[in-house]
Amino acid sequence: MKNQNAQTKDLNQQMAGLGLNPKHESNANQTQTAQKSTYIPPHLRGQPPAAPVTHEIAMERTTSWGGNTQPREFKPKQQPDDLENRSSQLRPGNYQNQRDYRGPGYRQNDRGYSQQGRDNRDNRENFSRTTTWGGRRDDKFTKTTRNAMYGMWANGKHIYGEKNPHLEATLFGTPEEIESANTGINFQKYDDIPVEATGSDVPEPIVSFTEAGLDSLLAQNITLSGYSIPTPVQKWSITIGGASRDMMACAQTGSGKTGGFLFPILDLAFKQGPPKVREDEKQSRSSYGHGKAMPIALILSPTRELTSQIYEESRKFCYRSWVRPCVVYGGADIGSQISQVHRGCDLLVATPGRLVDMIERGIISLKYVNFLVLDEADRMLDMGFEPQIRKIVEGEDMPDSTTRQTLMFSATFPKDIQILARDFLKDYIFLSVGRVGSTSENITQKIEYVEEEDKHSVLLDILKSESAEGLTLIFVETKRMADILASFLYEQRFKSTSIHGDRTQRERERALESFRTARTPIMVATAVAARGLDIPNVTHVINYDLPSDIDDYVHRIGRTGRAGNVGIATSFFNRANRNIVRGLVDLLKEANQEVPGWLNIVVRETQGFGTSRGRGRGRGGYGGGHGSRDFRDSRGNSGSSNRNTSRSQGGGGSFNRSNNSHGYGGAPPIYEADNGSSWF
Ligand SMILES: Nc1ncnc2c1ncn2[C@@H]1O[C@H](COP(=O)(O)OP(=O)(O)OP(=O)(O)O)[C@@H](O)[C@H]1O
Repeated sequence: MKNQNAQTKDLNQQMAGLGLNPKHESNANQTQTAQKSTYIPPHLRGQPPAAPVTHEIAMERTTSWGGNTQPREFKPKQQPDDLENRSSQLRPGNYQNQRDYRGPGYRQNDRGYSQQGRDNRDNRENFSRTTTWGGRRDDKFTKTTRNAMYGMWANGKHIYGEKNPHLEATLFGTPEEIESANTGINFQKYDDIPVEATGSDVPEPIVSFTEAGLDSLLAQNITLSGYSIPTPVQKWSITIGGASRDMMACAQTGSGKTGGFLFPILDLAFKQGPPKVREDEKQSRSSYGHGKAMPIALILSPTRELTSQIYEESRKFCYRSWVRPCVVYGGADIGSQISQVHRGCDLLVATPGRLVDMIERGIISLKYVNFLVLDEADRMLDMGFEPQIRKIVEGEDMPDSTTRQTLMFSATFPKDIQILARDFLKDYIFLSVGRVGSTSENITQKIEYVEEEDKHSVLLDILKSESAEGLTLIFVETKRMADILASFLYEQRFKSTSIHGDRTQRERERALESFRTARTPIMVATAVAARGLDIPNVTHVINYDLPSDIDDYVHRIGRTGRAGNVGIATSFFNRANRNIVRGLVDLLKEANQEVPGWLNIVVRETQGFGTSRGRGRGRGGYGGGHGSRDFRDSRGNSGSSNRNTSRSQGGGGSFNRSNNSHGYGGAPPIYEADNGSSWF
């Protein structure tokens, strides 16, 4: 997020080259050609281009996933000597197939590292001027060897890649951009957040990054990202994860959970290197081709956009290391994803569907997965994803839970999901930062009573009163409604876009990008944008339609007020939403928000209707307050020892809350309900 502007600029330049911006679109001919041939999926943007088809790469392509795209005559004639020399323990990053062919000019530098990559550089540059991968070329990158940029693990040591200022600026942004992105973040506020870790032998949290004893390259990359203080979830997860313990971590939206799982995994990976058995297997098979990719870490997340975002974050922290991050998700060209996987895949970020596809095609093996992360774990284990997760985790070749380390993260962990999650964990620590499923006090929550037929006009009132600064994200329940509302706003001359599951992946990416860059400062979205997306400067979330599950509400409003910043969430409430009213009022109270008087009346009148958390998820043992959130405690499980840390209930927050400041909505009209008793 910190290098948002740099990324945006970079992306805009690429987009301009692709004919995706309006200026370019004015030239119809160019646009047509460019759009047809040069689409670059987001996870490949800002990356160095794939190595041009040198002899070595041609070799890879004739022996991999059955998609033989290169004529055999490109295959280099191998010297018998070369095959023998493959047993070399030198491992330049993951670019192993270049190394395997040692043609004329091969020599080693004083670290025992092949110089051939450097020798081939000139050839590559020449080649890249005539050839592209998907039509893209970046001269700055072609001037840097890929091998030099990436680190490697050699002779039991982590050898860092060379610094690359251009890549650094792309990944992290300029120092000014990083500083401005951090302005306004008040991490001291986090000290008041109640934290609780339950389970056996819970390690102490760290206090600072420096004290954590992190691998020095990881520490450097964290500094480059502009992170100076760990967030509470990071303070705990670094030691819990670092002690190789399984963890179920529940922390408020926007509180740094991505770093919470990346830091301990990368710290261990950077210090320990790749598993020797995997390296031996890679070497032994390299004589007949590179076969399946064998990541050591797998991060699963529910949406394409979130998956892409986690991958971008992992690129920062893996910079110059031996760990090659990689991403696969649906809707994007599978061919280029397969090529990326074959270029190196140590840490894989994936959506479940595309991963299953890749496994079935024989592209990826999970047999060396030491670290498994389920981000948005409650979503991943609910009815929609559970079968795929079980297939990936239990039905393939992944090590079982006693052998691997499993980390689960979310802002919400309903009891039924916690129970299900036990199947994937061993002796885990339950970490809760803030109240389970609670919302951040940085978000001012307003609930307005608005009948269906009034929603359009109330929305217009709000948008007209909005300041020019900041982005507004509007949630609706259906894809159709997203289109209708976006068209309506467009007709009303509001620059808006929409994102939902019926749009193509390319349309989704374009919508997200034009929202991020404020070309369209309003975006209408379905639940597809509800979880995990980290878009800076979203100052207002509007629930045009409230969700039927209170946990979804928590994630949606969490798109604002992130990383210590403040934001506003306005929700339109009417009788269609009465099933979540109790959960909603609980949440408002927990986050020290004002509860409109009329909402309390609705709660009383809906006693016995639905459940407090909505959609059949009772709070069960949670209702008793902070101490009963790990479901094992609510069962009275004596096997776990509790550690309560800061238990402050937090102050009132510094943000000035005023209800109904827009002058719309307000208390519901009193009218007879169906049962004749009152308005609900
Ligand atoms: N230690 C830190 N210092 C400064 N900024 C941080 C730190 N950790 C994370 N951030 C920033 O905070 C923002 C939110 O982080 P992240 O997306 O990981 O939150 P999250 O808890 O996963 O949110 P969600 O529940 O919505 O998925 C990001 O922009 C990230 O760069």
